[in-house]
Amino acid sequence: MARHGNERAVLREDGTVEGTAGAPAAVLLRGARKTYGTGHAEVHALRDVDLEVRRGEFVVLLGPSGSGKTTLLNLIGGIEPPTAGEVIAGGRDISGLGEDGRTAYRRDTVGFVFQFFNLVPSLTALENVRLVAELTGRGDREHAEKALAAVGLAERAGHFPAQLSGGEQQRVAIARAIAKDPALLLCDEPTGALDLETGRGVLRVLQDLNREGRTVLVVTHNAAIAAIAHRTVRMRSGRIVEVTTTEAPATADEVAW
Ligand SMILES: Nc1ncnc2c1ncn2[C@@H]1O[C@H](COP(=O)(O)OP(=O)(O)OP(=O)(O)O)[C@@H](O)[C@H]1O
Repeated sequence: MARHGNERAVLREDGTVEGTAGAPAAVLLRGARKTYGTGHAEVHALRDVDLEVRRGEFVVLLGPSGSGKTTLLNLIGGIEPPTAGEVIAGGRDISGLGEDGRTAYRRDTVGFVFQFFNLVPSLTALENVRLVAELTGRGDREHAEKALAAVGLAERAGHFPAQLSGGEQQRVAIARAIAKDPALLLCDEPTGALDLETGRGVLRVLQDLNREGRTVLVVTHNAAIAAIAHRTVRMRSGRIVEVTTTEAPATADEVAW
């Protein structure tokens, strides 16, 4: 990936970013650094990371445990600020935002999917999806129903999480993430708790959402998942060590682990 020294990223009028490749960027990191603790307890979770993700791209972040994948996703998702460097996402520079600014950015721009679905057990699938729409003020009942339909669960709207399989619960979590129509879908080990067949079902949904134009980033230990990505970013010790492009990504059904 080309480094551009101190050159600043250019924000376009339509809110997209002129990235290093000249195409609109959904995410742009320049010299992004995250250090936890101080002195002897200092941990360099990310060391001067440069990364550009184009709009509509499907990117998989791979790397061993502790290599900085989740930290990178957290910076892009506005969960944490960088210690240094620039993070531009959703058409704005989010590096300098405070807690309130990051909360607003997350609410307006990002859908998160985690390994353990985090559904509210006492709410039905539809209520779980609607909850986020209500809390964020983005999306309504109709959006929630559409989102459940998009993940193939329209028929299960009235079921509680305990009445759904792991794969179905994760699809509800994806519906919840997309109900507010986020520009970015960030997934941390979305198939980590699932077996191959249900995991494939989740990947199929993510791939479909990406084909509709959503930008998707998936963090995983599972190298097999890289087959469905446009690009694979490999991390080690807080650095990006390799970026590979897949000319003809596989379909989710072709993935095996
Ligand atoms: N809040 C924190 N305080 C201190 N150190 C942290 C914190 N969060 C992460 N780290 C450290 O930063 C490094 C990167 O962690 P990170 O969770 O990003 O790695 P990862 O590649 O996602 O790992 P895994 O695959 O195990 O989830 C690790 O050494 C971790 O211990």
